[in-house]
Formats: sequence, C-alpha cells, structure tokens
Amino acid sequence: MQIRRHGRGYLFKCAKLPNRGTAGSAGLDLYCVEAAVLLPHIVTKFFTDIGVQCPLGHYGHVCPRSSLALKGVIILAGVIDSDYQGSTQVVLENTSDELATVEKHDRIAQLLVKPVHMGTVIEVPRPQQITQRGEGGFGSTDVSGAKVWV
Ligand SMILES: O=c1ccn([C@H]2C[C@H](O)[C@@H](COP(=O)(O)OP(=O)(O)OP(=O)(O)O)O2)c(=O)[nH]1
Repeated sequence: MQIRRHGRGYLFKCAKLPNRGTAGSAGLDLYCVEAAVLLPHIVTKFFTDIGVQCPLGHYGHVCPRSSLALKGVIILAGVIDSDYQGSTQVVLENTSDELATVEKHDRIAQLLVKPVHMGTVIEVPRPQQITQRGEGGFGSTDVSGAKVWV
C-alpha cells in the first residue's frame, strides 16, 4: 500500500505517516496535524494530510480507537475508495457532554485496509438461490418468532 504526504499549504510537511502500534496491530494509526477542540455533540472533520492509495479491490476503513471511543469520541463516515487521491479525512463526533481536545500528532483513528467485492450490478427478477432465512430479519430468529423448518 502506498502512502504519501498530501495536504494544505505548509501543513502537509508536518503530517505524520500512519503506522502500526505493534507488529500485530490490524490498523494503521492515523495522526492529526493540528490541535483542536471538539465541542460536545458536534461533528468535526480532521485532515490527516496523508494520501492513501489502497490496492484495487480494497478500501480503507477509518475505524475508531477504543481509547477515544471510551471518552465518547466516535468516528462517522470512514470509507476510503481505492481511486481517492485526496487527503484522508477523519470525521469525529464528540457524543459526550464535555469538551474534548486533540493535540497535534495525536492518534485520532486507525485505518484498516480491507478487501471489497467490486462486482458489477445486474438486475434480476428474483433471488437466484432460496435461503432458509428468506426475507426474515430484525429479530426473526428470536426463539419465539423462529421459523421451524422440517
Ligand atoms: O471518513 C471519510 C470518508 C470519506 N473520505 C474521502 C475518501 C472517499 O473515497 C471520499 C468519498 O467518500 P464517500 O464516497 O463516503 O462520499 P460521498 O458523500 O458519497 O461523496 P462522493 O460523491 O465524493 O463519493 O471521501 C475520507 O477521507 N474520510
């Protein structure tokens, strides 16, 4: 996977490249370039000033860090297409009632690179296989409502 500094004015020079906290970490930590205050219940977009080039057939998934999630700071959006060439941005929402702060070069998210099905879309009149679930969902397999197949 290719990564480059890519940003706004001089800021991209300060961008910190994503890296793994440990050799076994699934996610690459993403760093913010500037300090910021996250107001309670407000959504804020952060530039990482990093361009990520995911291999074709893969996408980047911007995922939360558990330490921030515990403080009520969660991630919204988060799909990085393999053909996107801009700076990876992180959309954070402070769901708590308190101010939250991030400092320059804080880790604000982690990026997982995942395979994704890239098939073309074709219209069909009905599902091509019959499944046990059928159209059941939203609790259809709860004990009381389970279908019984004999
Ligand atoms: O958390 C995110 C979500 C998206 N993006 C970038 C990469 C992604 O490839 C692009 C478009 O994202 P998405 O497809 O979710 O946006 P859209 O609202 O559908 O707009 P578009 O018309 O640009 O696809 O924006 C980010 O940097 N961070």
